[in-house]
Amino acid sequence: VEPFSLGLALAGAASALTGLISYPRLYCYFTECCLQRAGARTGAALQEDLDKKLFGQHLVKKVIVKAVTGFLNNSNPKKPLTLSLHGWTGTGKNFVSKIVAESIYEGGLNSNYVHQFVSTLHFPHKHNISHYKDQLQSWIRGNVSACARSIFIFDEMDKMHAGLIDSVKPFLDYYEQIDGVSYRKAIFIFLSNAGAEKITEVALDFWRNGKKREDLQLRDLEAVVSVSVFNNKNSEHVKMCVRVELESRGYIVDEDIVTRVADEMTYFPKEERIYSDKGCKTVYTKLDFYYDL
Ligand SMILES: Nc1ncnc2c1ncn2[C@@H]1O[C@H](COP(=O)(O)OP(=O)(O)OP(=O)(O)O)[C@@H](O)[C@H]1O
Repeated sequence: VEPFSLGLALAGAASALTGLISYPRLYCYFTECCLQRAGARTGAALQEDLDKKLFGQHLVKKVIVKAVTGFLNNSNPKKPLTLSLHGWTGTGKNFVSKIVAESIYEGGLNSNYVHQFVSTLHFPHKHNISHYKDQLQSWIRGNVSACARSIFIFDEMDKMHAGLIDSVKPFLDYYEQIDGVSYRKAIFIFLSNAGAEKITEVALDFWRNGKKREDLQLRDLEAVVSVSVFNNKNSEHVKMCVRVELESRGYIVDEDIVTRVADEMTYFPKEERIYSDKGCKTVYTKLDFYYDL
């Protein structure tokens, strides 16, 4: 090999190497990386995939696409994204979580950043609960430390021991960090058969009344999965939080959306419906539903 062409080849190799180091995206083309930023395609791909593959679940489609896209596009989320899918067996809960995982990580459920737990498989023995708690917490901590945008899927939540559920709860809250780790960019998906009969009852009633399944609204089902049974139309403080959050996101305050978000919150006491039971907490995630951030 002539020295000149060797020099060129070396220079080429060197620049390719620097390119590789200075362009993480190129590096991530060859090997799987923790998601740093949502690609513009993520939301569109998710929508496309759900439209193509998921049938009879118009509400799920809408909520999931809005929630996931809004969350991924928010560079400073105040809490992790928590999705809870309820329903009868075989209605697509696992299927949807797989599609969500694939929209974020190409490897989907096989990705190093996607973790799936099945209660009866991974946490079968009641007497081992404290051991499971430690294991689960350190698994979550370790993986979120390694990749903030980790996804955790919990199947068979209705069969999970209450104590174990409690051990996951701190990770879902609004803490800026816990022991130096921030969980705010993580995604938790919970799957459960609880409420399935009630959901089916509502759908059946709809059908018996000659209404189209597609006309079922989220609010028709909220009561049965007890999301927002007790609405308070005069929730002025909650509305103030919504307005502030809209302004901080650079939107013109739309009073219609402010009212809708406030209406979706739950209030106590049951009769008087005076206080929002989560204060302003869930306002931020609810807003994602109304905006393509
Ligand atoms: N709504 C749907 N649209 C299209 N395919 C579906 C739907 N629901 C289920 N399927 C198909 O059936 C398979 C089994 O469904 P899936 O495992 O998602 O059900 P599940 O709701 O998680 O049930 P389980 O509560 O028993 O875990 C899916 O892999 C998918 O191929």
